Amino acid sequence: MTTPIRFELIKTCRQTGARLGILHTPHGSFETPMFMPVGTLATVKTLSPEELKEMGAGVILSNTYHLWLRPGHDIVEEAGGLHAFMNWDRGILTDSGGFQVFSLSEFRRIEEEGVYFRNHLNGDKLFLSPEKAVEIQNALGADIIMAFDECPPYPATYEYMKQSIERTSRWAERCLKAHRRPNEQGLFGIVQGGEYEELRRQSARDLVSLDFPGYAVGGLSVGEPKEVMNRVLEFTTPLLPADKPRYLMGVGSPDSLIDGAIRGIDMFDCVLPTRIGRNGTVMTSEGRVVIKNAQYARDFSPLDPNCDCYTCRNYTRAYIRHLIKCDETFGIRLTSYHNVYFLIKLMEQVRQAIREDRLADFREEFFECYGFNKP
Ligand SMILES: CC1(C)O[C@@H]2[C@@H](CO[C@@]3(CNc4nc5cc6c(=O)[nH]c(N)nc6cc5[nH]4)OC(C)(C)O[C@@H]23)O1
Repeated sequence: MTTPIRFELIKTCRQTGARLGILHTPHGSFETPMFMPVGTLATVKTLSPEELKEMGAGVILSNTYHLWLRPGHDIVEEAGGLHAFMNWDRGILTDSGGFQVFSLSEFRRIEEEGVYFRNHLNGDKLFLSPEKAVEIQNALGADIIMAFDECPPYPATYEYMKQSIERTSRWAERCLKAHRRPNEQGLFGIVQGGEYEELRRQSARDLVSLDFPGYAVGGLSVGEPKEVMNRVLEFTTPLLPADKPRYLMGVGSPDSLIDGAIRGIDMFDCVLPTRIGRNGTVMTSEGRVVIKNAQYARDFSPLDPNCDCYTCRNYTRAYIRHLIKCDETFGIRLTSYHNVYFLIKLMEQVRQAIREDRLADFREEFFECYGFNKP
């Protein structure tokens, strides 16, 4: 079988152990560590594919659960798959829907065969199984698809977590068997186990024995403290094959991206930049700016003086504050554009720091500017 996803390890940072790599996909090759903008409903909210390309986005996310409900994976398949449907010719990754069932839906019941729950839009009864989740992702046609897993709530007892990861491992095997397009779409396994080292080891062992083309670390960015996330990464990433991509799901903020890269993560995704952008909060090299604050009413400087993005080259804080206050759509386009650009450029700086074996120094400088170190 020719795997459609290949990870090329370029070098390891001598200061931190972070990896510089290239993720090869059927829709292009992209440097890692990388940030992947999230386009849940087949659009990265308010941004066009051309804008995403000009800022350097390589792989974007879409979501199985949401697209299954609207417009339906059959319509996307009829359109020729997600790349044709949304006019995006670079990489696409779809999450399997498992997490959305747990994070969005009421009244869910988990059984060996799958999960019974209700459609969060109209209350209809629904059922998702490993086989159904892979069938939907095969129809959507993303380059990378995710195994159907259970992401238990945080915190969860050791006993619950042990039952859960053993079922998630059985589900992962069922996903591999159900996968109809292994030569075109790389199926990634998702390691679970919460904050329990023994369970993370067991989950990783099970999944690595199934030889996936890539692995995600799931069950994080679900409300746990950052120290817990960092500790879990410290004992989980070394369990994963060094020649395969490692994807930390749902992360994240600038500090978490840097700390995740230092702990051996290659791929990140998060709704953060577009989600906070829509309420007028922007990430800048000097920390977060809440643009609606009155202090910016007569501030004719760019959102971020150190940013060269379209928003920062052409518009002022005063103007963007005005648009956001007036609910003008152009306002959230400008903030979303800047925030996605900011994280994509942050990862470029991280990759450059790895090339120069100085990612720990870069972390120090960035945290100082951004204000993470300040009490
Ligand atoms: C950080 C931020 C802003 O991201 C928001 C909100 C709450 O956290 C997020 C992001 N965290 C997140 N952890 C995940 C874990 C898994 C997982 O274990 N399995 C599978 N299949 N998919 C996952 C997707 C994940 N997303 O999750 C939702 C609820 C999607 O909104 C996101 O806070």
